[in-house]
Order: sequence, then C-alpha cells, then structure tokens
Amino acid sequence: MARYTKVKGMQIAEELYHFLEREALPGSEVSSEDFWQGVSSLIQDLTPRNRELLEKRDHIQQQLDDWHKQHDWKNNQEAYHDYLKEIGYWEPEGEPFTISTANADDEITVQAGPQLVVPVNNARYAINAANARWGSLYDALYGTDAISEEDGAERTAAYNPIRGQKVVDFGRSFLDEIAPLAAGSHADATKYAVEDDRLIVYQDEEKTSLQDQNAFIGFQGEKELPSAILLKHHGLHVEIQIDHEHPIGKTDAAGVKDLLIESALTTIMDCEDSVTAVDAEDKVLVYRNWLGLMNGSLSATFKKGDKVLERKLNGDRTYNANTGEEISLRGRSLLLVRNVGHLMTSNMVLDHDGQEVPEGMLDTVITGLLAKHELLGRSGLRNSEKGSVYIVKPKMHGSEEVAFANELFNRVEDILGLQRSTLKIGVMDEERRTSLNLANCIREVKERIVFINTGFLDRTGDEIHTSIEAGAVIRKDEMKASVWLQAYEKSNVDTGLKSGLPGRAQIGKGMWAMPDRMKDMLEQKVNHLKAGGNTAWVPSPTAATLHAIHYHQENVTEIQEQLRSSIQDRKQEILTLPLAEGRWSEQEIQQELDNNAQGILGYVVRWVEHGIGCSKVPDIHNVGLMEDRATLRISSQHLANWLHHGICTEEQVLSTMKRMAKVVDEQNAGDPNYHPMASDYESSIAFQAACELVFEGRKQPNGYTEPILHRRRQEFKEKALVEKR
Ligand SMILES: CC(=O)SCCNC(=O)CCNC(=O)[C@H](O)C(C)(C)COP(=O)(O)OP(=O)(O)OC[C@H]1O[C@@H](n2cnc3c(N)ncnc32)[C@H](O)[C@@H]1OP(=O)(O)O
Ligand SMILES: O=CC(=O)O
Ligand SMILES: [Mg+2]
Repeated sequence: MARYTKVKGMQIAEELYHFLEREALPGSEVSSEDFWQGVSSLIQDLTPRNRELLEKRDHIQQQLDDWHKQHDWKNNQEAYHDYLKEIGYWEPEGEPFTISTANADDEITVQAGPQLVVPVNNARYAINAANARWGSLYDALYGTDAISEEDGAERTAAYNPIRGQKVVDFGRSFLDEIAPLAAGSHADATKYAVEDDRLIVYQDEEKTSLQDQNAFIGFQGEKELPSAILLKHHGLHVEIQIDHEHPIGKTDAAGVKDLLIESALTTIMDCEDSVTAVDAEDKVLVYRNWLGLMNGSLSATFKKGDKVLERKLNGDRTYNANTGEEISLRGRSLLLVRNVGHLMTSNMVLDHDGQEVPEGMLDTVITGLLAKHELLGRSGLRNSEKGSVYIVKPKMHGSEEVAFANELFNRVEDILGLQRSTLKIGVMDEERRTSLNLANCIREVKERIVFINTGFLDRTGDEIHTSIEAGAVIRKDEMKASVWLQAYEKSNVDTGLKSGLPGRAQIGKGMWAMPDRMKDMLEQKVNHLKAGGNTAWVPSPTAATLHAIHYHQENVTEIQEQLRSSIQDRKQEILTLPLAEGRWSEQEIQQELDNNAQGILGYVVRWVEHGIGCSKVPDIHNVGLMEDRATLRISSQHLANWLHHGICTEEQVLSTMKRMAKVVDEQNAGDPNYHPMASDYESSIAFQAACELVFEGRKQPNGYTEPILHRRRQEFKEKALVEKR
C-alpha cells in the first residue's frame, strides 16, 4: 500500500510528494503553497465534470447497444443517423472558423517531416528519440531490409562491401534528387569544396555545381576540404559528411562517409499507450524523465554488447553559412508530451473524500509544471524557441470532452502562472464520436491546437466496440481498406484544411506498426503525404530517417493546396459499419483467433509481469508488430465481437489462448526473468489478464484495456512484493 502525505485535504503518495517538492517545484517559480492549493481546487472543481463525461460515454454506449439489438443496421441506415443525432452522438456542426494558434514552433507550422513516438519512462529510448532529429541514412539503409540482400548484399556480422556499395548508390541517387548537379551525378563526385561561397563538385578534372545554389546552406571545416556540406530541400536539411580517414570515407572517391539527414522533426514523449504506469512509483519515473528532458539533465547508462555507454541529449549543430556567418540548427527533435486521457483515475493522489483522482488532470498539471523548467530557460538545450508547451491529448469523445480539456488547460495555466494558450494541444482523432464531430472538437481549442492526428489503431478499436451489438465484424487485416476507415482518414484531412491548420498546425497520420519492415514502409508510407499529412508517426529513429525521404519526394504544402478542391462531407461513409458479409471457413476463423490471441498474450505478459508498455511481438506470420494498448484494444475487441456473434465459442477461444500461450512462452524462452504462462494457466496473472480482456471485453468502457491491465499489473506487483518478503 502506498504511504500518503496530507496536503490541503488531499492525500499525496509520498514518492510523488517528494518528487514534486524536491525536484519539480524548486526552480519552477511556482510556490509549493500555490501549487497544492491550485491542485486541490482543480480536483474539487473539475472532477465532477470529468465523471459526468464518462457517464455520458457509458450512457451513449448503452443507447447504441439497445438500438442495434432492436434494428438491423443495414436496412435502417437513415433511422440510425437520425438516432445518432437524437442522442447527441452526432452533433450539429457550428459556424465555419479558422484556428488562431500563435507561437508554435517551425517544426509544427512550417516544416513537414516524421513524428517519432517513444515511451518516456525508458530513458535510453527517450534520449535516443530526442536525438533522432538527425539520423544516419547509411546506417538506416545498411541495417534494415530497405536494401535488398540479393546478389551478395546480405547483412553479415562483418561489414559487407557489396551491401555497402548499394547503400552508397542509394545515397547518391537521393542526392541527385534533392540537390541535382548542373552536369552529371553525385555518383561521380570525386571532391566537394566551397569556392566563392558556392558548392563546387569535382568529377575528376571536371567541375560542376548545383542546379540551384540556394540548396547549399553551409559547411563545416575548411572551404577547400570541408568535413560537412549542408543542403536544404523541402525545408529539411541533409548533411554530406566527409572524412577521408573513415573506414567508409576512405573507400569513397569524394571521402563521403555518410549522409546525415534531418529525421524526427518532432517526437512525442509518451505517458500513455506505450507506457506501463499504474502507481506513484511508476508515474514518478515517467515524470522524472520528462523533467530531465525539459531541464536537459536526462542521461542513461547502459550496456550494449560488452561496452558501457552513456547517452545524453545532443547539442545543436553549427555550420559556416555560405554567406560567412555561423548558423546553428537544432540538434534535437521538438518534444511533445502525450498525457493520458479522461478515463483513468490514479491512486497517487486521493481527493477530499479519499477517492482516486483523474489521472489526466494530474498529468496536465505535472507535465506542465515540469515544462516550466524549459520555458524558464533552465536548460541550455531549448525545446520550444517560441515558449510553448506541447501536450497531446488522446482518446477524447466528441466536442464536450475537448472543451473540458481546454478548461483543464486554462486552469493549469493559471496555477502555473503561464500566459493563456502557452499549453498547446494535439488532438488525437481516434474515437468515432470525435471523427464524426471533428470540426466542433477543433473549434473548442482553436487558440491552442497544434495538431490533429488519425490514431487509426485506437479508432479501429472504438469502431468495433461502438457497434458491438450490430453484428460480426470483418477480419482485422481488412479494416485498413474498409469504407469507414478510408473516409475517416480523408475527412480528418478535409476538416483540418477547412479549419485553417496548414501553416499553423499539423495534420498528422498514424503509426507504421511494423518496425522491421522498412522496405514496405519506404514503398507505402509516402501515401500519408499524398493524402495530405504533413507529419506521420514512426516507431523508431531508423524509421524516422527512412520516412524523412518521403518529405523530399513530395511537397506536402502543394498537396494540401490541391486537396482543398476535393473537400467533401464524408459522414455517411464514416458511419458505414465494417460488418462481415459472408462467412469464413473454419480454418480462416482459427487463423484469426490464433493471430489475435498471440498478439494479446505476447503483449500482455510483458505489460503485466515486466512493466513494458510497448513491445515488438511476432504475429502468426512471424512479422514483428509494434503492440501497444491501442493494438491490444483492437485484438481483444475483435475476439469479443466474434465471440458475441457466435463466430467462435468460449471453449475454442480458451483452448486457442492456451495453445498460443505456449508459443509466446517459447518466444520468450531466452529471457531469464520470464515466467511461462503455460506452466500454470490458473495462477498466471498475465494469462488471466489476457483472458479477461477478451471474455469481459464487451463490458469494458469503450473497449479500453486500461482498467484490466492496471488492476492486473497492480496485483502482480503486490504478489511480487509479498514473495520478496
Ligand atoms: C497506437 C499508438 O499509440 S502508437 C504510439 C506508441 N508506440 C510507440 O511509442 C512505439 C515506440 N517504439 C518502441 O517502443 C520500440 O521501437 C518497439 C517496442 C516497437 C521495438 O523495440 P525493440 O524491440 O527494442 O527494437 P529494436 O531492438 O529493433 O531496436 C532497439 C534500438 O532502437 C532504439 N529505439 C527503438 N524504438 C525507439 C524509439 N521509439 N525511440 C527511440 N529509440 C528507439 C533503441 O534505443 C535501441 O537502440 P539502442 O540500443 O542504441 O538504445
Ligand atoms: O494513438 C494512436 C493510435 O493509433 O491509437
Ligand atoms: Mg491511440
């Protein structure tokens, strides 16, 4: 049991209290007295509304369940639409407007590029993510399947020069695309030099230059023998790194050892779906890392191979501009922080009645407080040049909930002594009621919004749960091509364009959830730009570097301009339920069950027993998938839906879970801290949690997985504590 300190009628878990008193409040220019008084009033004033909003979610779900039990959706679509309006699910759209967000950084307003997401409680990964503003193109190509292993180009333990040459060839043709030469190709370059403030490229005795000298921004080293050449294309920088002594550089006629490319322009430090944080101990780790990012002190020491490494935040990068003066470019991603949504409460603070308080409120006031260290310039490594704090708010349903977030942000600004709209908001469009009413949602935060993003994974989970009584849904892999999803993606962009986001805020696209499939990502993720996204999520720094290539291939500003002419109302399509038409063979059904069960178990066992909130879990085709709480929501709701509609039986699902538990146990056999689920299904908390998520899935609020995961993780932690004693 947590120990608490009494403050202003509340009880604060001691770990949290000490962290705030000793590390967070000093240097924040917020007194302890004002802070606790502010938090106390905030909780007293806003908790009732938070509860009401959650009750409304449940009530609406009940109404939808009842309607579907009484109507066949396919033959009553007009009545369905009327009903959605009648119960306030489908809101009347207000007057047109444009957002007026001020003081957002260029990474949000001007540049287009990848957005990385990382669990903030993992310092090693979080620092890596912050530093992923710049990534090695050669490493990203060499180390992944982006370059084929055909013709002797395998990824071998020792350096493979055949593969290396393919990487260099790719790099040179990339340079030809982004900075073409007046004559010939970068592939023939034998020397790069700066002469009369121009970039000169030698091809043996011949000299040439760039077709557009404006692409040349600066250099490092001597003009005659530069160590780096800085280019700019579509607002993104690329550095040609030259070192004739380097193992790669010395094999290159021009001494090029790498292309360092601007990659993750922005990074979301995640406190939500990629994180396991169920009590004060966990939350303090989350908050302490965010503080370390905000005051620049975060470091991580870890063993890699036989080396002990220390990782810190990178500094900015400086160059001699071709005009003579020095220029400095940001060395780190612009950091955003994703708070949790409105659903969960946390036992790290108990209110005046001894009740757990809404975790999302605590996240906003605490992550905001920690960001003040950055706003006050406590770090030599600035995050926002414009003095903004970027908070991503997930899982909101409809415009009332967004208005509530706005009120929360106002109140937190007042507690922290921040000017109105310093706290910016990124609105995840990942619940059906938000997609349907997106314009109204944006209007509620029109002075502080910095992004909308199609979180299609949560959105798919919500799609399944919302209409769980309507019928059996299509297979999981078919969802991406379904009518509602395509319309939702388009409608999000349309609404963003109509609401004046371009130039002021991002229109973001969702996660690439196959971290090892980089060739496929290179081929497919350019479609996010073609659809109008000026950013899109990637799971790793390597993916950020490769996805950055797409922003050189396409000009998103032009695409968005063109898309304005095809803006349409797509609400009817959004409301097209993904119900299955035919029936599947026994084999297809079993395959679907196996796949879902394997993903659920592989993820849940690490969540509940190891405290890991985001994992790479192989699917039944052995493709490693990024699994987080949103993908778990899909898989568990999918099984719950099929069970409910008799596509499979409980016995079948249970025996599938047991069989797949053995597969997952085998996959984890190399981990000495892993307890096999199959050795005792009854006493395995992870196995029981996975089953509960499926068998009780229909009853979970909006199909969310948090309540069960949190309870089961707490149970596991308590058990581990007792066993330790
Ligand atoms: C629906 C949603 O909400 S999506 C948003 C939530 N999802 C995320 O945040 C995804 C974040 N990504 C991850 O957590 C990881 O990439 C995973 C779990 C998918 C895969 O992790 P692993 O199996 O450890 O990856 P892998 O072994 O290939 O790579 C590890 C290396 O990549 C780095 N890395 C991987 N992902 C990230 C990341 N997101 N940010 C920074 N570094 C990362 C690690 O630091 C490590 O490098 P290091 O040894 O130099 O420290
Ligand atoms: O948060 C992202 C999602 O897809 O869900
Ligand atoms: Mg989500």
